[in-house]
Amino acid sequence: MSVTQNVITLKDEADLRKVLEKNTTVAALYFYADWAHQCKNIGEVIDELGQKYPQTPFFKIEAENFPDISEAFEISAVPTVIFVKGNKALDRVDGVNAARIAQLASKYSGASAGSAAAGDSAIRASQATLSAEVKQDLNIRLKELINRAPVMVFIKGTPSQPRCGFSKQVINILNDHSVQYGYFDILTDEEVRQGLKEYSEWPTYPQLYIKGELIGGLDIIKEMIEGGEFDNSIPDSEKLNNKA
Ligand SMILES: N[C@@H](CCC(=O)N[C@@H](CS)C(=O)NCC(=O)O)C(=O)O
Repeated sequence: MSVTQNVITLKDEADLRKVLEKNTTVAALYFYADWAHQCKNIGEVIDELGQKYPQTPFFKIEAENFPDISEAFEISAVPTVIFVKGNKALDRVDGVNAARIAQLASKYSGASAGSAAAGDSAIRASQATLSAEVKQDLNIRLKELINRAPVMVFIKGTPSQPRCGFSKQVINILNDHSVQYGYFDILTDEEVRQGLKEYSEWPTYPQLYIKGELIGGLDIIKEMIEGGEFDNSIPDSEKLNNKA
């Protein structure tokens, strides 16, 4: 794919400053890292958008090489794309979301809604490849999280400050039954929150896992307690009573 002149890999901060000083142009700042493979596809999307919207300057900024700029734009992860006018951030896309980046590029280029809707095959293809890769990465991460402790609970909030009544009840049950457990607060990570629902085919939280296997949510746990199966399902190593 040929790269147009308006797609600039930043080498010198001054080049960016010149554009930021102009208060009339909307520019897209794409923060990336060479080691983050999910950035590769977004990089291609940026090249494509650069061709499509030649009047918009697109800056590719290697975040770690430009710590001051990255800090000024509060970059905490890559890829991140920020649309700026002057020094003002108008919109940002944190993470891998080619469709949203394309939508905003269209919006700020002044293109009609129709052309945004038409989209580009390359952007769609890139989004598809990206989705597959990202999904694979997410699944690896979810598997690791599920196996982080022999008894692992995914809740809203923390055990000391649950932020949902269902999560609170599960924590109370685990404590009452003297179970040692690990937890993950799904409110801190939307990707995990949505991804785990699909991965485990379980639509709600809390979710309890024992040795990497989904047990279920609060209702299931309550049923297991009524049926006398709950305590038996907890590995001996995780029963605090056994650890005197
Ligand atoms: N009956 C469910 C109750 C759990 C539930 O309904 N959770 C909701 C509200 S906290 C939930 O996680 N919704 C999906 C979400 O918030 O992402 C259970 O047995 O666990």
